[in-house]
Amino acid sequence: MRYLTAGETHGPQLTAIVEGLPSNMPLTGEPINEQLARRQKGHGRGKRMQIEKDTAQIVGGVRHGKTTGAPVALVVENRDWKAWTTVMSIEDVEEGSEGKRRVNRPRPGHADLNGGLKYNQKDLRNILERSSARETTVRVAVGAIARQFLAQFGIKVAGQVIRIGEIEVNRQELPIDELIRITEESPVRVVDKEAEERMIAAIDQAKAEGDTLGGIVEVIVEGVPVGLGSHVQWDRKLDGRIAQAVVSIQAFKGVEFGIGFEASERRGSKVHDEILYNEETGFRRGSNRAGGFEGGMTTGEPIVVRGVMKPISTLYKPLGSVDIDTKQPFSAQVERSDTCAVPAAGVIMESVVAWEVARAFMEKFGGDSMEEIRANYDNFLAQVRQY
Ligand SMILES: Cc1cc2nc3c(=O)[nH]c(=O)nc-3n(C[C@H](O)[C@H](O)[C@H](O)COP(=O)(O)O)c2cc1C
Ligand SMILES: C=C(O[C@@H]1CC(C(=O)O)=C[C@@H](OP(=O)(O)O)[C@H]1O)C(=O)O
Repeated sequence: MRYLTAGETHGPQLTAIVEGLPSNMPLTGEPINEQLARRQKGHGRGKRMQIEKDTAQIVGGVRHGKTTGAPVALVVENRDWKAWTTVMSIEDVEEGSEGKRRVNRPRPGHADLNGGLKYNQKDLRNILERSSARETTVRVAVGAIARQFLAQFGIKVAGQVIRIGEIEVNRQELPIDELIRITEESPVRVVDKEAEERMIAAIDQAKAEGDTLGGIVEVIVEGVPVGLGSHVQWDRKLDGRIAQAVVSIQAFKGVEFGIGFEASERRGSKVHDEILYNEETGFRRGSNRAGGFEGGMTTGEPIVVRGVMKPISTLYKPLGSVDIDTKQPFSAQVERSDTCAVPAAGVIMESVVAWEVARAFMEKFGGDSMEEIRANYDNFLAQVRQY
């Protein structure tokens, strides 16, 4: 399975084409729109999220609520496009022209300067239009399809914010449905109410000071069978693929599985998960410090993966930068922006992880219809039980 996205943040729409989905999979717009709505929430976002009301239109690959096996095409419109029609339609702009028409002042931390140099663009809008995290609307829509696929096999994906700026949550072990319910009610997607209050205050304070905040998000996938991914080739290791998908999210700079970086401080005896067996459950682990992976393959324990998001780079009190026309330093060009998008990024991370797990699932049990996949899956589970 694969997908591509296209579209600009201030253009008419974002588009995704998803190739390789099996036929006879139930697929409707409603669960996709639920995920899109989740992505729009979260304390700390800017004015843009009040303008948009993201909904996906399925424009190919589905009939009567089920996939046909043809590519699924999705479209999400940008409501804000109306306000940008003129700006986006300007083709030739003179070097040195100021204002909204042209962006000539690159923001440290964004893609502006690298992209301008690489693609030889003197209007940095031609870079920021595509580097913008607006693109993640359709990635979340694609992830929602992956979730619908995984749900057919009892696999659930959830996420929570672990840190915003200096504030970390007090961790609690919760059943996945409980985790989903509580985090949905929280404006910063945490379970810990005390941390929630302090996070909201920290975001408000950063905003008042013209600054921004990043954080850490954790995603959990429950119900995965043993043996997704493979040890035999570097690009088949599923933990590696998930890491790539997570770091591909705008502003994500790090990833860890299970106890992650903490493993460097511990002895092996306090890192590895003991192997247990009983007739009823088969092979199990005594703990899940590995976060669900050994040798690039799932162990059958939940996948636990965390991603680090840096603070938003557009600052109302900007850092030093250089005008690409005059080559002179400048001190201010303020674009509308978010202060903190970690809660929204959590939904994006859930989506890209769901996609990678669904893709690996299809590689292992793949067939052209859901019936064929189900038979392959059941067959493998029987084989594992008899092992
Ligand atoms: C949900 C979300 C919202 C974002 N909002 C903004 C924003 O309002 N302003 C901004 O400068 N960057 C924002 N970013 C981050 C930039 O898109 C990102 O830093 C930029 O594309 C450069 O890529 P890099 O940080 O991965 O190197 C956002 C990222 C995410 C995931
Ligand atoms: C539009 C979204 O996020 C945008 C991501 C973004 C960036 O630079 O990444 C910059 C902002 O865009 P604008 O300049 O239009 O306000 C965010 O609002 C979205 O998440 O749907």
